[in-house]
Amino acid sequence: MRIALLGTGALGTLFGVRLARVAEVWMLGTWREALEAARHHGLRLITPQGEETAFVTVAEDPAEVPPCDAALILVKAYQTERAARWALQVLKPAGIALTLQNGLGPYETLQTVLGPERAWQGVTMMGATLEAPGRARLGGEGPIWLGAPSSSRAPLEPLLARLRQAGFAVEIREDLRGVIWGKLVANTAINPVTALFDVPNGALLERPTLGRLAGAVARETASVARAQGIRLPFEDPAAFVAEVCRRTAANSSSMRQDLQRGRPTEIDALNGAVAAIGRERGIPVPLNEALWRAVKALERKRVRAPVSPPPKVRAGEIVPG
Ligand SMILES: NC(=O)C1=CN([C@@H]2O[C@H](COP(=O)(O)OP(=O)(O)OC[C@H]3O[C@@H](n4cnc5c(N)ncnc54)[C@H](OP(=O)(O)O)[C@@H]3O)[C@@H](O)[C@H]2O)C=CC1
Ligand SMILES: CC(C)(CO)C(=O)C(=O)O
Repeated sequence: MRIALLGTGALGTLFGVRLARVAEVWMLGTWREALEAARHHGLRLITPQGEETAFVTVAEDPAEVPPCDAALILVKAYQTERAARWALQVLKPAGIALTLQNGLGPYETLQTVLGPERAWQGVTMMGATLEAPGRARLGGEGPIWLGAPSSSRAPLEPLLARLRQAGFAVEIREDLRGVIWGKLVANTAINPVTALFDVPNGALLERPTLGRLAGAVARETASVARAQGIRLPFEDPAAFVAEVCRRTAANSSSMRQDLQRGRPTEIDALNGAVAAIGRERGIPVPLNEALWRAVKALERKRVRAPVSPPPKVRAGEIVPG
């Protein structure tokens, strides 16, 4: 089976290392330093057991990639449209794409570009952090939940089998919405607050004002979910967020890391999207709206223009380091 990984970051590296054991993997992206690192030194994943290295084939031009059976979309939400178009270009006519991205919008974009029958969505509770181009640290194991009704799951089965063979704990959910919105409650509460106040997740437990703010955002996001008839996997959104902060106390949230690196954030697909749904449905969303605007303002100050690119990477032969 030939799998295209659209994404050269933390998740791309994690999935590349594990899937290379069981499939022919092509990694496509625009981040040349990561592609260069993967090409010369392999993709590297640091786990509690040590460091795993795997070689995949890399490309920055989808025209160089042979027809693939499946594509994994592992870019940030704002990069989805380009990644989806690349997936369309590299997939066989019956090939499928699966997004494991956070936030609202990426799956819909994938459906628009590929057609609903070829676009699949999942949620992963695994964590990975970038340490360097082509090198990620596993933050934690966890399931991958896939929304795949049994009536239409057949096209997804070969990819599911490879993911399981590669060691991923894949579980099927008939209805993913509760899981998606459950994660959204945590991300809309923790990510912008930790990014704006430049603190690790654990600070929301230690600083009562920040904790109360995150709890109030969690309740607001949960109210938008419930107004849509979505059953969340917890009763108390603020207690759930506090529990996530306890489990990830030492973590720097992905949004805080993005701003520290001068990279755009996923705020539009998180608080921006929740605020838009709230406004449409007449549900008060002042906190999501305010955090969205505040992070956008900080992004405008912090996000750097792309730095000059290193030499172009050619697809093809794998060159071990
Ligand atoms: N990391 C995690 O633990 C988890 C992440 N997710 C979600 O998965 C998606 C991907 O996340 P993640 O892999 O963490 O994202 P990263 O920020 O690590 O990478 C995303 C993309 O950003 C580009 N990129 C990253 N760093 C640089 C850089 N320094 N210079 C230039 N380009 C860069 C690459 O684009 P290109 O592909 O064009 O080369 C890369 O594919 C997101 O939606 C996230 O919310 C979900 C669960 C867990
Ligand atoms: C749950 C949390 C907040 C952990 O850091 C996360 O998913 C993120 O940082 O994006």
